[in-house]
Amino acid sequence: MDSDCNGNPMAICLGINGKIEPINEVIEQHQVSEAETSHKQPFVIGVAGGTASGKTTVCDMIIAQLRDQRVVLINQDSFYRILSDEQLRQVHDYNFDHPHAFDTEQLLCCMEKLQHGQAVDLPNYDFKSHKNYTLPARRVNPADVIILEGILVLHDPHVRELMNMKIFVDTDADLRLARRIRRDTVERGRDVRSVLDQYSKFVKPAFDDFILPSKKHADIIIPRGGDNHVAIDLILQHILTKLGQHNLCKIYPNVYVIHSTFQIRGMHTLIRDVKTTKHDFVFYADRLIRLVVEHGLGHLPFTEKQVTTPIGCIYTGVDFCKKLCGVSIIRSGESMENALRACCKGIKIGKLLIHRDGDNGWQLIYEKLPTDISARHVLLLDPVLATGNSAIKAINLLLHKGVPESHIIFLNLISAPEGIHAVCKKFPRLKIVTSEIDVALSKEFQVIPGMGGFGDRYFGTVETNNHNP
Ligand SMILES: Nc1nc2c(ncn2[C@@H]2O[C@H](COP(=O)(O)OP(=O)(O)OP(=O)(O)O)[C@@H](O)[C@H]2O)c(=O)[nH]1
Ligand SMILES: O=P(O)(O)OC[C@H]1O[C@H](OP(=O)(O)OP(=O)(O)O)[C@H](O)[C@@H]1O
Repeated sequence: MDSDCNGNPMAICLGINGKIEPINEVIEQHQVSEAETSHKQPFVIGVAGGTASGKTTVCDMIIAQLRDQRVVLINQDSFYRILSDEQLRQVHDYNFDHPHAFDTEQLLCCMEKLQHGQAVDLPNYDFKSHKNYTLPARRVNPADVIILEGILVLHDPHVRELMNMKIFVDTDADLRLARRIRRDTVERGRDVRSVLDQYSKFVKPAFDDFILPSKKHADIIIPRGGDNHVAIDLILQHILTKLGQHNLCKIYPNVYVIHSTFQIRGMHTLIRDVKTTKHDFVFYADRLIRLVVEHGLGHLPFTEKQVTTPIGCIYTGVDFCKKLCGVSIIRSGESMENALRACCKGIKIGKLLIHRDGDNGWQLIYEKLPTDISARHVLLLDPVLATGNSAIKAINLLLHKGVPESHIIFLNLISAPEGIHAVCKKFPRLKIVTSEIDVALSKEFQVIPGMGGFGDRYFGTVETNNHNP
């Protein structure tokens, strides 16, 4: 029987994958997203490259500069398979560079545990004895950043799927061989001849067959490894941005949460407070909507434009995207129309009425859209994304009308993780701009903590303010 990463027997160990699920299985999405969002997901970086390319140096530099974050380094070497006595006797004929030399299932299992907030004990591989059980195991605790380093970490698709950032360290082959000879003779107790034999028999062929082809999966290729300070600085900036983001923005790069400030938190505090009067609710909801609309407009394409200033100087700027329109989902979405009109003078705004039809899903009751909508970028307006069912219905209609998915920007005030999963899995190319992502959906599909029935509070259709939708 297989064993898990702590040596305990186990039946099966699978990696996480981004399988697309049917959109109407609301309850199942619910479970998936709760698991994915209740625990803070670590940012996983894969660092691959040929032998002695400088992977360790790159990792050390990243770790040194992420000192305020909890970072762990996992070496693929820890997952070398245990050699049988026969293999040990014939160790010069053993191919340590082939993907089969690694126990990838065990690696996946350890990664999955770390991603779920559990500590793991990793074998410490001894390059001199070719064994991974002579040295004491290394306890690795869950962290904000996991760096997975090794010659073949970009080879296996299941391992790649775990990664938020894939790096390939690309160093000249001559330099790598020179380093390898020095390292293996000095640190790993080998003679030059055996190093060269191993290199020509296994290391180079495996590089050509498995490592180099995995380079195409990298997001970033670093020439010259650790000497490339500019590349490492850029990588660090990206990691720090991602660490500051909501988990779902790491999973779905097309989800944007407007930058939170105390002003924005203050406005949210007011619109979420059951005691807030209708007048104040409208005032602060309008302020937030305006911010979301401005942010959303920032995702439209632009063209460069030069103008002459009153003192005769040239200013090089940009021209706004011309072909756009709004589409509001009646009725709450209509609350966002004024903000859009205030930002885009004379913009056309279409409308959709979508209604829950018993347990059978959502039904389109009414639509009025610009006739040339397929040629426009569409700002879809609805302040609340709960299950995502009404948004999906609306987006499907827009696609049916010929609007390209990448031309749709869905603007809302609050999103439930369940709605984000549902919309993003089905439409990975549209953008969602929101001001806050809430914790979850209740069994009754209310956003938690939410702000109650937005439409009722905004349009004043309930007597009291302690109503839930
Ligand atoms: N001879 C021998 N080679 C081994 C053994 N175990 C691993 N290797 C070699 O170790 C190499 C993997 O280590 P590298 O990627 O070179 O090491 P690294 O320190 O992470 O490399 P950089 O940080 O990029 O310099 C593979 O090319 C294997 O050929 C062993 O037991 N015997
Ligand atoms: O993501 P979903 O689960 O589809 O839920 C979101 C929908 O619910 C709210 O509308 P509501 O039904 O309260 O109607 P209203 O806008 O008329 O108040 C909201 O404005 C969305 O349209």
